[in-house]
Amino acid sequence: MITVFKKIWNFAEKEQSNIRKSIIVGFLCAAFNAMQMGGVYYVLVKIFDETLSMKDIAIVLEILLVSLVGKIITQYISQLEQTHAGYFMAADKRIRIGNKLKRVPMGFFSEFSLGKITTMSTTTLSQIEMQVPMLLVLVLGGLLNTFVFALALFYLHIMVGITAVLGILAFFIVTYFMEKKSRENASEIGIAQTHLTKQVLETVQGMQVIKSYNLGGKNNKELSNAFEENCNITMKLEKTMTPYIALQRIVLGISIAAIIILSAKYYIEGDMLLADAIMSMIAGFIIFEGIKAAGSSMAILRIAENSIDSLKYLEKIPEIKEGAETSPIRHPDIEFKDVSFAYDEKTILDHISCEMKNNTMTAIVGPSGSGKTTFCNLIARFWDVNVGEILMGGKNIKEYTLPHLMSHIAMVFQNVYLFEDTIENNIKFGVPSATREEVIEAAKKAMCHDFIEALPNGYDTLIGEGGATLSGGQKQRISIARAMLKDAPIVIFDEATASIDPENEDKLKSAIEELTKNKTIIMIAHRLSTIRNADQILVLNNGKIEQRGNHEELMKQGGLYKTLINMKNKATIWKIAN
Ligand SMILES: Nc1ncnc2c1ncn2[C@@H]1O[C@H](COP(=O)(O)OP(=O)(O)OP(=O)(O)O)[C@@H](O)[C@H]1O
Repeated sequence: MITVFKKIWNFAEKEQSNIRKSIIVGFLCAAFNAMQMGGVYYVLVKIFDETLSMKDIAIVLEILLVSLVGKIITQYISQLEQTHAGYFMAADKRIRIGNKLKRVPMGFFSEFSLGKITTMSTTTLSQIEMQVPMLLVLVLGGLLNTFVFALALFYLHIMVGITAVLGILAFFIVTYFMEKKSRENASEIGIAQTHLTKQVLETVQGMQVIKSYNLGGKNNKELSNAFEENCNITMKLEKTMTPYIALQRIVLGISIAAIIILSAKYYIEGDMLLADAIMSMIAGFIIFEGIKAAGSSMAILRIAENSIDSLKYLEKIPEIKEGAETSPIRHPDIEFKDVSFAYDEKTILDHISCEMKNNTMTAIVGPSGSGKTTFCNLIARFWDVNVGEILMGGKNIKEYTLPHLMSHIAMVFQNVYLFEDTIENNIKFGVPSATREEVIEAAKKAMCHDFIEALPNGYDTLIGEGGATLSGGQKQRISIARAMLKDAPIVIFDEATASIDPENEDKLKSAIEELTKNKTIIMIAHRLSTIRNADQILVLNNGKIEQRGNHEELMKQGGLYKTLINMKNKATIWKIAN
C-alpha cells in the first residue's frame, strides 16, 4: 500500500504542496473535532466531581463554538485545496498529453485507438482529478485522526488503547485483501471504459454511414453492449467489494463493542473513573470514523493506480527524435536517397531515389495503394524512413527541429478537417498571429472570400465539427487559404478525387494555381490537367518508381503511365457522356 501511495503522491507532482496543505488543514479539522470531545470530557469530570458551575458551562459552550467554526472553516479550506489540486493536476497532464501527441510518430495512432486516447484524456484523467487528492486526504487524514484518538484511549486506560489498536490492525488486514481484489478488477474497468468510448465515438463519427445504410439497429446494439459491459463490470466490482466492506464494518463493530464492554468492566472493577469510562465509550464510537472513510476509499485505490499506470505508459511512448538545426533553408530542394519504408511487414517504398527541385512541380501518380500518400507523409516526418534518407536543402530532415522542418511545408489533404471554430481561426490555424487583413488576402487568393462574406457572420461564422456546414469544394478552398497564409516554400497537395461541380472546380483550380506559384509542389495528382502541368511525374508501383519524366516523355514511353492516363480519359468521357 505504501508503494501505491508513493506512486499516487509522486504523480501529483506540482500539486503535492496543495494536497499537503489539504491534509494538514484536514488534520486541524480533526483537532477541532477532538476539542468537542475535550469539552464533553471537561463537563463529565465536573459533573462527577459535583463542582459544575455556570462558568464551566460558559467555558464549554465557548469551546464548542470555537470547535464548530473551526471545523467549518477547515473543512472548506481542505475541500478547496483538494479541488484546486485535482483540477490543476489533471489540466497539467492533459496539456502534456496534447504536447506528447504532437511529438509521437504516426504509428502510435495506429497502435492506440482514438477510443483509448480519448478515454485517457477524459475519463481516466477525470477519475484522477477527483480521486487522487480525495484519496490522499481521506486515507492519510483518516489514519492520522484515528491515531490521535487511539493515543487518547491509551491515556484513559492502556488496555482500552490496545483493544483499539488491535481493531485497527484487523481492519487493515481486511483492507489488504480488499485491495488485492480491487487490483484484479481495475484493469477490466479500464478496458471496458475504453471500449465504451470507442463505440460512442464510432457511432457519432459514423452517423452519416449508419443512417445511409439503415444500420441504426446494429450499431445501437453494439453501443448498448458496450454500456452493458461497462455496467456489468462496475456492478461486479461493487459485488466483489461489498463482502469486504461488510467485513470491515463487522471488525469495527466488534472493536467498538469491545471498547465499551472493557470500559464498563474497568469502571465496575474500580480501575477507571466514571468520567473516563463514559469518555472512553464515546471515543470508541468516534475513533474508527476516520479509518472507516479511509477504508471505503481504498477500494478505488487500485483503480486510481491503474489510471496512473496507463497515463504513465502514454508518457513513456518514445517521441520522434529531432535535430537541433534551425538555420534558414535557402533552397529547400527535396531528395529521396535510397529510401525504403514499411508500416509493418510489407514494404511500401523499396529503395527509392528521386529529386524534387526548388520551385518545380512533381506529380505523384500510381495505382491505389501504391504508396503515394506514404511518400508525401515521409517528407513531413509523419513516419520515419527505415532505410536511406530524405534530404531537404542538402540536409537530412532528421537534423532539423520539427517546428523548423514543418515551417517549410504546407500540406493540403484530400479530407479537409476544419475545427469547430470561426472561419478566421480555421484559416490562421498555422499562423495564429496573422491579422484579419492577411486572412482576407489569403481567402481572396484561395477564392473563398465571396462565399465567406455571404455567411451570416462572415469570417466570424462558427463551423461545425469537421466543417459539416460547408460543401466539399468550399472546405478544400479554406484549407488552401490556410496553406496560402502559411506561405511555406514546399506545398504537399493531395488533390481531391471526389467530383466537384464545374463552378467550384474552376475556383479550386485558380486557388491551386495561386497557392503553387513560386513554390516546390509535390502533388498526388488525379486530374489530367494537373498531371500535364507537372515538371516531373513519378509513377509509383509495387514500391518502386516505375517511370519518371514529363507527360510527353511518359506518353511516348507507354507502360503503366499511358495505361493510367487512358483510364482517366475513359472515365472523363464517361462522365461527360453521362
Ligand atoms: N497507417 C498505416 N498502417 C499500415 N498500413 C498502411 C497505413 N497507411 C497505409 N498503409 C498501407 O500502405 C499502402 C500504401 O498506402 P498509401 O495510402 O500510401 O497509398 P496511396 O497510393 O496513397 O493510395 P490511394 O491512392 O488509394 O490513396 C497500402 O497498402 C495501405 O494499406
